[in-house]
Amino acid sequence: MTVRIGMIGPGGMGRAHIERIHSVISGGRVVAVSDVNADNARAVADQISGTAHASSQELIDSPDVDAVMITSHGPAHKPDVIAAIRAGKYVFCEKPLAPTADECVEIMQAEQEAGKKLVTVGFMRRFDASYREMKRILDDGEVGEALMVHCAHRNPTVPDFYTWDMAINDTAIHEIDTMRWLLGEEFVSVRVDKPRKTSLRFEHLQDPLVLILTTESGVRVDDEVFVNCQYGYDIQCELVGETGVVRLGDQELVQRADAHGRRNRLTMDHNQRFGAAFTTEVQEWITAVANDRHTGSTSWDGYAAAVVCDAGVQALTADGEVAVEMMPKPEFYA
Ligand SMILES: NC(=O)c1ccc[n+]([C@@H]2O[C@H](COP(=O)([O-])OP(=O)(O)OC[C@H]3O[C@@H](n4cnc5c(N)ncnc54)[C@H](O)[C@@H]3O)[C@@H](O)[C@H]2O)c1
Ligand SMILES: O[C@H]1[C@H](O)[C@@H](O)[C@H](O)[C@@H](O)[C@H]1O
Repeated sequence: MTVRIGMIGPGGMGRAHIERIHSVISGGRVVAVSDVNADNARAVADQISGTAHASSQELIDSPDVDAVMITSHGPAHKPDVIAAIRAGKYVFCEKPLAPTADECVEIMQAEQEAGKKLVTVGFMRRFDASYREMKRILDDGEVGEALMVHCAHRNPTVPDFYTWDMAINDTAIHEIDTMRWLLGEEFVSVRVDKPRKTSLRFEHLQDPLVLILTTESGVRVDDEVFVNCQYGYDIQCELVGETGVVRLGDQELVQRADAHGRRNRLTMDHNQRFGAAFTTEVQEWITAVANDRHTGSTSWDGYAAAVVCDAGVQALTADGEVAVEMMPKPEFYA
């Protein structure tokens, strides 16, 4: 069976997903698209010999669409995720599930009313081979109990629609989700430190910033978010345990040595750095949909990350620590 996918918002991320679905991934095909930018929808539909729908709802309701991928901007996600749930269709939604926890609660309510887990959130780092090896080392007790994690999330630059809160709910959300998964526990508080700002940022941004997060057991996670670092897409992670340290390796498989020194090429964007992780993530989703199964991060994971982001956004505009107030996990997501 080929899973016929309808994609809402085929911009940069969506087109990259189409490319991998139609080249390296098996079992699926993007057959329909919709976009608030109708010209974009038409252009992508022509490229894939598919259908351009006039609205998200029309695409979701189409009998030719088995499952839905949402790759529009975060603030647009919620109504389309809920419409896909109500249509009984599996839906893969790029992160963030929604920019605020309240919106994620509405999605969880709709999913529980449907009585079936249908939503997968695109937290692709969980599929990255290096992060998975870090998790195996931690889970096998090879560095003892985790005490601290030092993260850095650097982008060369960001687009002009990137708002001040996105440093937390669009960028740091990756570390927030990955650390919940790596450490297997929730965060209880967050603080934001605000260093000297780079002159190369948009005026409205605090860039860089450092999130200081604390988990239930007291593990301290710091996350440097620097989205106008100019030089590369640089993702760092070092976990300090009781008996050892484990850190993400270099991004490239080869290291060059010559008269200029010993060095690696740096990746410049998420598709280069996490290309293999995206492929595994989307392949697993398509295979699961074909077998009428849920896979990957749930709406609960989308909610849990959003609660921490809400507290982080609050901490960005305040001084001091903000508590993370998370609802009890519904049995449905156990
Ligand atoms: N996992 C990752 O590392 C990663 C990387 C990049 C982007 N993303 C996520 O993917 C999503 C899209 O990001 P992007 O960089 O591709 O943005 P983009 O601007 O390139 O594309 C977004 C597309 O959505 C369309 N759109 C906006 N609002 C819409 C609506 N209400 N209905 C239908 N279409 C709508 C836009 O016209 C555009 O074509 C975001 O949620 C972003 O956080 C994730
Ligand atoms: O939407 C993008 C994407 O999630 C990237 O992986 C991240 O590095 C960027 O900061 C973010 O804006």
